[in-house]
Amino acid sequence: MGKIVCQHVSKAWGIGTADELLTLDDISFSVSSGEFVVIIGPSGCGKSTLLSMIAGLEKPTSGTILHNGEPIKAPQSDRSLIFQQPSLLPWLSLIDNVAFGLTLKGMNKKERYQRAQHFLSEVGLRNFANKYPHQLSGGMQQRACIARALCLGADIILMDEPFAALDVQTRYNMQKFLLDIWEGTNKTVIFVTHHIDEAVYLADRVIILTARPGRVLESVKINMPRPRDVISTEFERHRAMFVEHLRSEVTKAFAEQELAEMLDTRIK
Ligand SMILES: Nc1ncnc2c1ncn2[C@@H]1O[C@H](COP(=O)(O)OP(=O)(O)OP(=O)(O)O)[C@@H](O)[C@H]1O
Repeated sequence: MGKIVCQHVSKAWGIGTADELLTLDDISFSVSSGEFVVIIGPSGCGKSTLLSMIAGLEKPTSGTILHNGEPIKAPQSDRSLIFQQPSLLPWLSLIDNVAFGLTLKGMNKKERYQRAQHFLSEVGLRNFANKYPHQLSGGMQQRACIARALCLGADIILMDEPFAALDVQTRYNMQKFLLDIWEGTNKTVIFVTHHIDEAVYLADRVIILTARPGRVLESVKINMPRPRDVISTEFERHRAMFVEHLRSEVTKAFAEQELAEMLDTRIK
């Protein structure tokens, strides 16, 4: 059984209004325990919407998403969503940010701090526990978000373009760092990106969505050993295949948009 299973999932916004918009259409796929899946697709095809539904923040219009065989109905601490902008509370120190959710789990202060300190050490921030978010770089803040997810006991980490706001060097470091954490903890990761190289570098499998409404165009396993050689023929072959798929989807999306605008102008 898959860790996460999407069964014929569709999502429309504004149902019954003039702005009704079908964003995702009949999405089915399964993610195994410990798998690293990357989702790519043209802008607006519903990647973030899909992650929000897996997180339990939004509900599908039709279809079902299962976590360990149970339908997802609401957010849970064992599924953690990490965004492009680090979502730390600015008025709390790092250790308090990381320990924050543990209060709700009824853990006493000593246990909370011990656990938070352990995960801050895991992500290389042991000496920054008493700093505030604004005193850290973007990459360090994202590492703290990962520490918080691990500390809360997430076994599925959902990442929505988490490194998009970082400079290139930090992005590469964070990719390596994330793979180390993933290999060391055997978490299941579902990761959205616009960067093809990032997808090829990180993924066990890449799911490509079509232009809106997003459907599964391809699901491609990447069997290259890690760390991946970004100048190898195999890396280039995957990169070229994904670029080709995305190009044709983006071209379709533009053609549809132009047609819609043309019809709109004629109607007016
Ligand atoms: N809460 C919402 N209410 C109404 N429409 C929404 C909502 N959230 C997203 N949408 C619409 O759904 C579509 C898909 O958005 P989404 O952010 O999921 O796409 P995406 O593939 O992640 O895009 P990008 O790659 O540009 O981040 C967009 O047209 C967006 O405007």
